[in-house]
Amino acid sequence: MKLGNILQAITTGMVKGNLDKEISGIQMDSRQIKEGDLFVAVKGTQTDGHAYIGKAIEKGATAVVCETLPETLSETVTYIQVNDSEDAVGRLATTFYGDPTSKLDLIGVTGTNGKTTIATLLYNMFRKFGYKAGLISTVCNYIDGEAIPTDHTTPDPITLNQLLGRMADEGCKYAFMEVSSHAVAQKRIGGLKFAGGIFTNLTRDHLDYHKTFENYLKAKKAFFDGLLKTAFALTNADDRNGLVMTQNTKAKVATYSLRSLADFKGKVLEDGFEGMLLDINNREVNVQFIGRFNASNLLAVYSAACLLGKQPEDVLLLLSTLRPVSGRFDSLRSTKGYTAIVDYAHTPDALTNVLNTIHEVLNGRGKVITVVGAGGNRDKGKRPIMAQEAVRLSDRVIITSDNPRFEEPQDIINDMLAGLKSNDMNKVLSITDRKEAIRTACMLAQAGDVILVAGKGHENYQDIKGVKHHFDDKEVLSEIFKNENNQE
Ligand SMILES: CC(=O)N[C@H]1[C@@H](OP(=O)(O)OP(=O)(O)OC[C@H]2O[C@@H](n3ccc(=O)[nH]c3=O)[C@H](O)[C@@H]2O)O[C@H](CO)[C@@H](O)[C@@H]1O[C@H](C)C(=O)N[C@@H](C)C(=O)N[C@H](CCC(=O)O)C(=O)O
Ligand SMILES: Nc1ncnc2c1ncn2[C@@H]1O[C@H](COP(=O)(O)OP(=O)(O)OP(=O)(O)O)[C@@H](O)[C@H]1O
Ligand SMILES: N[C@H](CCC[C@H](N)C(=O)O)C(=O)O
Ligand SMILES: [Mg+2]
Repeated sequence: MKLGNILQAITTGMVKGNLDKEISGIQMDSRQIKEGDLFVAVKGTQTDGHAYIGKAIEKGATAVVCETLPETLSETVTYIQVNDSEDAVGRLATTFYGDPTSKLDLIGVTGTNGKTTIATLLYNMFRKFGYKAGLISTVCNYIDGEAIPTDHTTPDPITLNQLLGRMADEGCKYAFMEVSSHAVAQKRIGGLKFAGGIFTNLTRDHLDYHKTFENYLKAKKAFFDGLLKTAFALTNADDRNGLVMTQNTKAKVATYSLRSLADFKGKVLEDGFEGMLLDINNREVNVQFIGRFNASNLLAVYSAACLLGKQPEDVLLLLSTLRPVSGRFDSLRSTKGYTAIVDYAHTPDALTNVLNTIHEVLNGRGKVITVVGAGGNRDKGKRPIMAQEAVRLSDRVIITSDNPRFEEPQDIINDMLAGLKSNDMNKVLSITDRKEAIRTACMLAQAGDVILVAGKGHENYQDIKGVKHHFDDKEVLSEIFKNENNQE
């Protein structure tokens, strides 16, 4: 595509050089540059992309978008000055990749918990309706049936637009994506036209990055503020910030609720370890999910599908066929007669919800043993609260490592233990090695008990000092269960 055409997406300041050249790709990382690419210099949290303009040109960049022009300019390179290159990069990328969101309906899901669940279930449902669809999520990205691994919830703007571009080219009619608060704050979604936005809930997380809850809320709200008039803004009326999210949006607001009057109203009529019976807008439906929070997620899925023009009775039929997402309340049964549940709960609120759900279903008929840790180089404030919630709602707690990243595992465990009182310690063990921690929980469990292994869900690695070692909670449990069988 010609440089001049790509630049139509943005307002430029000073331009030096030829705009009539062909651009072969866009990059915001100098290390990814190939001959003929456009390099966008973005100020980041660790370093400033402007420092790598020279490196990008050495590697073959023929055009540079930046906020401040370098002192010495190369004759063969075109320089374009902009006020905000972070904002420009998404707009440039979406133009370069053929404006995919004008060819498909993109639905974004934001909130602290439930994004992966809702986005994935919508993707599964719309494929069952017979459409080609795409998914951008924490667990994996999909272009219809093709899986593309990811290590972000919302990818960087270039990867994101490349994925959406491929979805549009391959005839996807819908794309469902998670919109993380980091993505909104870093304008990774700049230039995208959403057909709808969904809000799940807001509780504490990521305060390492956003610093205050207020900033975290503002980042989420900015997503709804930016929606077009033609879009829908679907919000959870049960969350205390549900209506705050949509108060300044131009989009058509719709609400869902399990507790009060709303456009989409749901109720849990029965629940058990096998599933729930729900009432949705006065129609009953059996679903294969456990827990009130999943009733809320399913109600969001139902509402979004209706807002996208599907008939309520068709939506309900498909809702009853959907299955839980990997690592979200994923249960395994030991032949010793206890149940282990692997869940991605890595925030205090998610942990509380999962444990409450287990109690609702157990109904006092067994003990609850929780294995939990907290991620390194992430929000430290949530650590003591997660330990408190685990202790409050479990009979035994084993505090262990999650992804230590660049922190010392024992320091993270100590931050968690700092939230506990001395008499809490009677039911607490701390075991740094996660495999040992899970093994110990299995040794303690008796028939009828439930072990919750929280925090890592679908993850199949443990990130230690920048190296991802293979680790899979479900695999560890299956191995232990196999050995239990062999011993019998
Ligand atoms: C803290 C954070 O969010 N960082 C993200 C951010 O990077 P950054 O601002 O730190 O970038 P930087 O290292 O300072 O570099 C600045 C610029 O210089 C460029 N550079 C740098 C070095 C070089 O040699 N050449 C070069 O050109 C970089 O490519 C970048 O454009 O922008 C990058 C590109 O979009 C992201 O990949 C990166 O994600 C990091 C890896 C990360 O771990 N992010 C996590 C916290 C995150 O985003 N999580 C959310 C989900 C959270 C949730 O809801 O659960 C997510 O959406 O995944
Ligand atoms: N609606 C909800 N309310 C509260 N907790 C929930 C809800 N839905 C899911 N959870 C809990 O949060 C965990 C993560 O769920 P999910 O992966 O769907 O959320 P997410 O928003 O995508 O998280 P992330 O920010 O890590 O991508 C689940 O394992 C479950 O414990
Ligand atoms: N997307 C979240 C996932 C956290 C998962 C947990 N296992 C951890 O490593 O803290 C994050 O990057 O904060
Ligand atoms: Mg997610």
